[in-house]
Amino acid sequence: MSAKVIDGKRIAQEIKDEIRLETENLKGQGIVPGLAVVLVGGDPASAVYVGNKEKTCREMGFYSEVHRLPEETTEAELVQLVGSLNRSDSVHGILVQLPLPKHINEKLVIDAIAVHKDVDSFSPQNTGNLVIGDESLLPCTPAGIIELIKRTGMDISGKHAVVIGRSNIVGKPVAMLLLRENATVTICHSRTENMERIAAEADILVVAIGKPKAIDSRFIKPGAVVIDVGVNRLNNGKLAGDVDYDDCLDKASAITPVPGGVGPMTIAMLMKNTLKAAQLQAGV
Ligand SMILES: Nc1nc2c(c(=O)[nH]1)N[C@@H](CN(C=O)c1ccc(C(=O)N[C@@H](CCC(=O)O)C(=O)O)cc1)CN2
Ligand SMILES: [Mg+2]
Repeated sequence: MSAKVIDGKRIAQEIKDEIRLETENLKGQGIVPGLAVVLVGGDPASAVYVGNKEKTCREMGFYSEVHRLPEETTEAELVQLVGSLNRSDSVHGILVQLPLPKHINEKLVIDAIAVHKDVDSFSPQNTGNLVIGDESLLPCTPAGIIELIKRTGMDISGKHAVVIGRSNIVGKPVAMLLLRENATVTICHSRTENMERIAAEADILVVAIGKPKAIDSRFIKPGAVVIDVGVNRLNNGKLAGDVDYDDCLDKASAITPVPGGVGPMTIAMLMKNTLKAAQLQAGV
């Protein structure tokens, strides 16, 4: 039987509708959620993502400011801008679009963002909160993956979840979130032996390795839920996930497409974090 296609666009819209309602409520109390996005250089994909974030802020009724800086911007100038955004009362969330140009140390810039305004949740403190289970802003793509699974009506508790990929942005945090949902979690990576066998034991398989169509049906347990985080641009201009979608469609019980799966959830969860940051900072 063909797998259920998990419609990330629809679920992201559902979440954005909820955020818009909550924002109206908050505005009634005189608080307007505000997001500042910083883009350095001319990477075309980053420019599109930042434009989408700006547009989605408008749709949510948020205040937004976008700082588009030239490629030659220095680390010191960027840290100075982040410092002024940390002090701004109209900005509740700050996001520096990645990747940054090579001459800038990403870690240093991320560390400069005030923890309570870190809506990407990339800072060591927010990452630590996630591991400990303390209340904090959650990283957007990993939190979006959990929402996709839950809103598709699937139970995570007690299931074997296998995460392929160990990046700080997706692999490690999504493993922690799955653990928080009481899954039994295995993380696989480039040095993992017998990866195919381990993946084929997963009830939930999350793939975030940045290699087009690297995971085919041999890695899939019949009936597994497959979440594909990859967004790979092929030479023919088309997008492909890390999962060979067509090959896995008849084996999985549910699967995310690329595009239209995990991707749209990232921006929806960013809006959710900005709203939450505003509520926390206003003490409501
Ligand atoms: N500071 C950050 N930088 C980056 C992040 C991030 O979360 N914070 N993630 C990515 C880029 N990104 C958001 O910034 C992002 C990537 C992809 C999508 C998305 O919706 N993808 C679509 C396909 C889009 C296309 O056609 O190219 C999909 O999968 O359906 C949203 C956001 C790196 N940098
Ligand atoms: Mg996707």
